[in-house]
Amino acid sequence: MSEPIRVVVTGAAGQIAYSLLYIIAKGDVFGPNQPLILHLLDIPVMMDVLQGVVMELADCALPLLHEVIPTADPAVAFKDVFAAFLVGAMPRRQGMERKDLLSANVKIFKEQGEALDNYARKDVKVLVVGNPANTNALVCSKYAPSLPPENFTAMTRLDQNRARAQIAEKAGVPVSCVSNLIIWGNHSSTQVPDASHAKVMKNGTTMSAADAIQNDSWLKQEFVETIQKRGAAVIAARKMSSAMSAANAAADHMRSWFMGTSNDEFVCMGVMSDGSYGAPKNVVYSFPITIKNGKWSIVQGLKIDDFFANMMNLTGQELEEERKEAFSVIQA
Ligand SMILES: NC(=O)c1ccc[n+]([C@@H]2O[C@H](COP(=O)([O-])OP(=O)(O)OC[C@H]3O[C@@H](n4cnc5c(N)ncnc54)[C@H](O)[C@@H]3O)[C@@H](O)[C@H]2O)c1
Ligand SMILES: O=C(O)C[C@H](O)C(=O)O
Repeated sequence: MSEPIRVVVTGAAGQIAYSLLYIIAKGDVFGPNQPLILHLLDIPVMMDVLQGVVMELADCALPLLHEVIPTADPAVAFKDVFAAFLVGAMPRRQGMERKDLLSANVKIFKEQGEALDNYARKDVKVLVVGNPANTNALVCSKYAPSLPPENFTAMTRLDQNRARAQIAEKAGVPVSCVSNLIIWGNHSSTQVPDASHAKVMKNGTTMSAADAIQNDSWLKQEFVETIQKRGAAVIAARKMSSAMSAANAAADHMRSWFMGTSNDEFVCMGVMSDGSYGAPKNVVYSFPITIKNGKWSIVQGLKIDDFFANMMNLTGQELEEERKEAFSVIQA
């Protein structure tokens, strides 16, 4: 068995972390042969609650979990970490857009970027979950100048999983028969859920989602809106934002990054844009991604029709606006 790796989860006393910590600690992200030391960061007022989480992790008696370090000190939390799940941030309430959280949350990601820069391993893999996730990831990267920008990613895997589930239901197949859904752009209501390149295995044959579903207007309207508004629908029903599915998606994202993607599979992640597909540069934009040996690449050469190209421009513009607002909040 290999040496333990250090993994930090921020917002460790919160609702996403409550599901995520168990998934990580039992080996479902870094594999069944990888021991772990979990660093749990939350704010000072949450330390008593965090002790309860520490007790529960101990009571799970998980063989891979070698040590748990609860702390409110970023210097301790980020020391020598191999992977960072940045979950800790305020969630939105009903009626808010995720970008309404910018002023409350963006400074957290500035401070944590600085802490990662000072204390983490230089190859640390950072996943930002806290909203607005894309712009928080951008800020975090900018405040960690000694770390390569490709170490910073934002979570759109929840949107991709949602899209996959909706396509599977409409096509009447199990979710395992659906792959390669794309989420372009921002994890916001301007995101672009695109099933044009999805593959569906139906009646023993692999076909496009369009052939499997045979309803183009559903694919361009109801499907798109359902995914764009799914987070808000969960909040309206639960009176709290998604947690179990968010934790599952965070685990999926980091597992794909650590283990790689299979041959013709791609996954979606918010990554530093290089301008592919006409996206603005210097924003964290969600693209289809393949991963090999821990390095991600944007899938190139996919054909985009005008309908999706227009939407992709709009979500890119929103990210540029968020970037401007984020840095003015930090500098204020
Ligand atoms: N990207 C996505 O797909 C996605 C999905 C679901 C939720 N989210 C976002 O994830 C975030 C967390 O959601 P939640 O439901 O777990 O919220 P929560 O309120 O249950 O937990 C957040 C935790 O973060 C802690 N925290 C606040 N500031 C911190 C700091 N500076 N350092 C460390 N911890 C800090 C809080 O004390 C709290 O324990 C929210 O911003 C939410 O909108 C994103
Ligand atoms: O919608 C939210 O605010 C939470 C999260 O981003 C989600 O998509 O469920």
